[in-house]
Amino acid sequence: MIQVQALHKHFGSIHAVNDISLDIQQGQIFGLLGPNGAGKSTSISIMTGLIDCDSGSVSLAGLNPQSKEARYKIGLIPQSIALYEELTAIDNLSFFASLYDIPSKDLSDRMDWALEFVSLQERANDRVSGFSGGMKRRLNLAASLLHDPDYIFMDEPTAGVDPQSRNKLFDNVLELKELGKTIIYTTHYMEEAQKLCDQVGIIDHGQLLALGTVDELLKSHGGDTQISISSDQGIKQFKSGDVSQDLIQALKSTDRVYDISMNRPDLETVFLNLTGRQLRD
Ligand SMILES: Nc1ncnc2c1ncn2[C@@H]1O[C@H](COP(=O)(O)OP(=O)(O)OP(=O)(O)O)[C@@H](O)[C@H]1O
Repeated sequence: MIQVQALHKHFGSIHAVNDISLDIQQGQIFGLLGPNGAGKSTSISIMTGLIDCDSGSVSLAGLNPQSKEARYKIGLIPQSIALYEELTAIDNLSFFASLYDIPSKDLSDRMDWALEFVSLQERANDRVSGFSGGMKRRLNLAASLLHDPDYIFMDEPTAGVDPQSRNKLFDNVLELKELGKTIIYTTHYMEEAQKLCDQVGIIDHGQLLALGTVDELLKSHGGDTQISISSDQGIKQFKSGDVSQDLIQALKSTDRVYDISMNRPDLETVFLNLTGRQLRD
């Protein structure tokens, strides 16, 4: 379990993380959803022990994330690709493995497993400089898994990734969950949070605005489903709660219906209702 309590971090006058508290359960895919500059990467950097917080605390399975013991439990796929372009895929993995004292008898098996996991086994001996953005991201994922970490932090893993690699990454995230891993996934794409995450924290201006399952967030902050009827009487809108009589009346008084559409709330609506802004402003 990861416990984050009353975390604060400033960069000069910017309050990048403002009083964030979270409990992330073992084996969950936890999503941090928020626009650019919301404080996702800073939160992850503190949770993985890369930077200090000003105040607050993080406990990762009871460990300080900056301890050596915790470092072996953490796998991080950073927002910017971290690979040596002139090295082959396998040489990159070899370098990353050397940072984690992986026993030499296991090394080759671990690297084979990781390459196969991200479907890059056939590119093992190719230089990374020839890889697409999506392949590089997948290799970064493979590199972060070599030491078999329990907690995998993925910071905007689909940035600059083609649709095929994106789908492969989604499959990988779900497979990692099945292997019992805990995944912390940041994104500004509400579709990704909605599709993958067991729990979602919505973050903006360094603050955690809401936390829950997607269904809970839709229920508490999504509002009603809107039904629009476009007819020769113009466009009429109904909330899902008051459909019955009014809707039937509207349909009866109409000679010609051009279109009926339903607008269900999604996490974009939740964000809009919480902040008054679009997620992707
Ligand atoms: N090293 C730094 N020095 C100064 N300001 C920083 C630093 N790192 C982050 N910030 C600022 O802190 C705020 C939060 O940034 P952060 O990178 O955590 O956001 P984010 O949600 O990850 O967004 P993005 O996806 O754009 O990285 C932003 O205003 C950012 O400009």
